[in-house]
Amino acid sequence: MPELKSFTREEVAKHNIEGDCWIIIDSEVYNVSTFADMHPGGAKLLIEFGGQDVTDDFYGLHRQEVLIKYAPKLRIGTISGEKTKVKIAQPGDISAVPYAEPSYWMGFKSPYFNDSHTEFRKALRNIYSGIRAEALQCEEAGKNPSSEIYQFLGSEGVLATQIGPGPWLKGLKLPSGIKGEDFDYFHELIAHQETGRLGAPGFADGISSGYSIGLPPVLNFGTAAMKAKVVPEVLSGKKRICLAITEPYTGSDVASIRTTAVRTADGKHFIVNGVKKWITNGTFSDYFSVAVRTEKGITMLFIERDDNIETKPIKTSYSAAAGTSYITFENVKVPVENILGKEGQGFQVIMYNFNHERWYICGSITGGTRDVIEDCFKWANQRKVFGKRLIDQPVIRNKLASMVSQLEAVENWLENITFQMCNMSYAEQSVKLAGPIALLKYQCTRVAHNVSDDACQIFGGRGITRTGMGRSIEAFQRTYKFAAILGGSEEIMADLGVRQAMKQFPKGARL
Ligand code: HEM
Repeated sequence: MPELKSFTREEVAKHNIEGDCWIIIDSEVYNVSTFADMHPGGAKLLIEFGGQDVTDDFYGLHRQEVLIKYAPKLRIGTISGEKTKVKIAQPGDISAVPYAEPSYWMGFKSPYFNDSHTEFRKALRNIYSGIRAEALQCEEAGKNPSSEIYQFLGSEGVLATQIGPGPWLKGLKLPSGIKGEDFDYFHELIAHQETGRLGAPGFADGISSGYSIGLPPVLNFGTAAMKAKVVPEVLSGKKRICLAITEPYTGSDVASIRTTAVRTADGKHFIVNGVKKWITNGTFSDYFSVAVRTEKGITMLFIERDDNIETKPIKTSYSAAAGTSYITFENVKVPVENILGKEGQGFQVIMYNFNHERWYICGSITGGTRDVIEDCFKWANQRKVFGKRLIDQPVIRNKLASMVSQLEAVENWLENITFQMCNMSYAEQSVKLAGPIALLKYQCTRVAHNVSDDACQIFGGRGITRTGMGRSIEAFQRTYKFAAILGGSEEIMADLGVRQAMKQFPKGARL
């Protein structure tokens, strides 16, 4: 890194030609003489601005991460007697931008959160900051998260934070050092929100969406031997597991699956044949929790990868980093001890985790939505058009008002539901929460839809460009629909919510 010196503005102004070009950004001096030829925005532009203070122009065209990346190579000094005004975000920072955080982190009182949640959020955000560059690269290149990243997240305890509180957390190292027994659903909510804020949706699914739904059937219905082997392997990041239910013929209609499992003559194995589609993390999973049809009906099986299982990538609208796959099982031999729960009762196993899955989707999509809103506030504040900032235009303020009020409404409902989960037995949750969680998921993804649309209008062309200022907005638009379909489509969620409510309709009630 060049040694930092102190310069006057007059001195900097002299370096304004090709081959000797300095600029000032936020009272710091950058020597862009050799960088100019590599500048993606063009060399001429930089030279034209040589010797000048380009702070506003720079922030009107670049994300702060550009400066963070290039400063170590290009920054040569500071302007004497001046102090920087722009805050450079540090890993783990809680943002002070309006509505960039849930209200507790914006200074509101909360009956739900305490310091342990704040420490946990900061620690997790810090860990994610460290892998963001690689996450964005994987997202763009469609590369699966590496086993090094997986094992790093396992060793930091991040993987263990997305499958709910439970005895499996005891003794594990978790982010911020929180003890497994103190970990509650509010910590888990934070984990899903922070993963949703990574800004790399395909990669985020690559590191979370397989095991967080694939492991619970093993946790809750596997044999003791299976759990003792598989759970530590998966939570440490050494092995990967996914949930394989959906088929080309059937999406939300689980009862129609066609994959078969036929017992061998000696009764010791099943032979599995069939195909599964849209299986997140399937391309790189070692283990599969699979819904099959046996002579007794729908059954869940734990299956280890072998040569008779083929997993092909599906090109989705987000990134191949999620490992979304088309899976073919051809005469796969599976020991009967690998039944999860009871034969013929696979539907109960599938249903057991559905509320949790839908709730966690609400967490990750509200995290992503909030990230979009933060970018919109920052952009509206720094972008100047027609001689004023975007935020000075009433039409832009109106869009922000609409976005914020919709997100805050679902966030508050989400916190309320999370509180119920912390305080209800599993049986009580099943009766009381299935409907509200379904309606909440429906509303969270409707809000994401509206926010995505408004954000794109605020960012204009940048909102449909994969790199640069609007990259998160562009990525969100391509990917929020995943949340609106996975775990039960919006239509099914809305319908389920009302049907569940009608189960409790008092017989004597009349208008
Ligand atoms: C330290 C100084 C600078 C560095 C390291 C830098 C770096 C970059 C990088 C990496 C990009 C492409 C990334 C992206 O898409 O956001 C870019 C784009 C661009 N830069 Fe710079 N830049 C600097 C200064 C400037 C200045 C002073 C101007 C002119 C006022 C400028 C104008 C542009 C333009 C017009 C683009 C294209 C933006 C777009 O596609 O919307 N840059 N710059």
